[in-house]
Amino acid sequence: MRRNDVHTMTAPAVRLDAVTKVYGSGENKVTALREVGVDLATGTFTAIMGPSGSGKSTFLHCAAGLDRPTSGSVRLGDTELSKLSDNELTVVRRDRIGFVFQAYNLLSSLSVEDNVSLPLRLAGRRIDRGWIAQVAASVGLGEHLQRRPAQLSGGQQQRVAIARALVTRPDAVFADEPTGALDTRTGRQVLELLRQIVDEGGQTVIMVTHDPVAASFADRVLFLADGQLTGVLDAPTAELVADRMTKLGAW
Ligand SMILES: Nc1ncnc2c1ncn2[C@@H]1O[C@H](COP(=O)(O)OP(=O)(O)OP(=O)(O)O)[C@@H](O)[C@H]1O
Repeated sequence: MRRNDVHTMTAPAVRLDAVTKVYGSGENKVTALREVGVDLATGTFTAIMGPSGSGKSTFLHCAAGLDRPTSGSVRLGDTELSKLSDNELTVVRRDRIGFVFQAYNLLSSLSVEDNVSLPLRLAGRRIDRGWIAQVAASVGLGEHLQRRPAQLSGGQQQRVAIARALVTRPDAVFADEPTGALDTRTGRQVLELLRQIVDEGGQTVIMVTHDPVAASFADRVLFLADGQLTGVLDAPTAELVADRMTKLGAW
């Protein structure tokens, strides 16, 4: 184990080992992540914070198999992602990882029910309407299964996106600024929902955010600066997170 790495004793949902990501080459070379090693424990909620350009999105993309590290390894459960072909990686992303984005990314022509079940359809898996209804109900949308996204508020649309992320019973859910487009109150409800899927559903959630209040919903905050993992804060409060961010020169 490397000295500055953050590893846990129980089997993690996701493990990054010495992950380095370099974009471009020559004069345009940017090292977005430098030897990042961390375990994301199963059944926990982790927030990723850091100044603009510190590597948060790159971290999320590498950890979620959306992008490949230049060196180092990423494991999802027992699966070493770097050993997979592009096709195998696509299947892992589709079947074992949930994604929630700032912009919801719902299909406007489909009902809530069909948006939520889409990952199962794409995987050619059987659609159990009872399970879809259960997942929709768990995010508070049980009454709205037949509505289309345009007939829902922003917060409700993000709930659909969370239900869609959960429908495959993924190993981990990755969220990129999930409250970035929402007002404070609605954003809080979405954060409470993410907290609930960890506490009651045993899910593993990893969220990039700029907001110390959002980060305070997590069990642990990882701080990135200049592509390096520079700190960890357990049981965060918004004040402690803001204080660390100030020390990182984030604002
Ligand atoms: N596709 C790319 N090609 C070249 N450089 C990139 C690419 N993506 C990111 N970078 C660079 O890598 C570094 C880290 O970017 P990243 O988007 O991961 O940071 P971030 O912390 O998510 O930033 P922000 O908070 O502004 O979204 C930055 O210097 C960025 O300019």
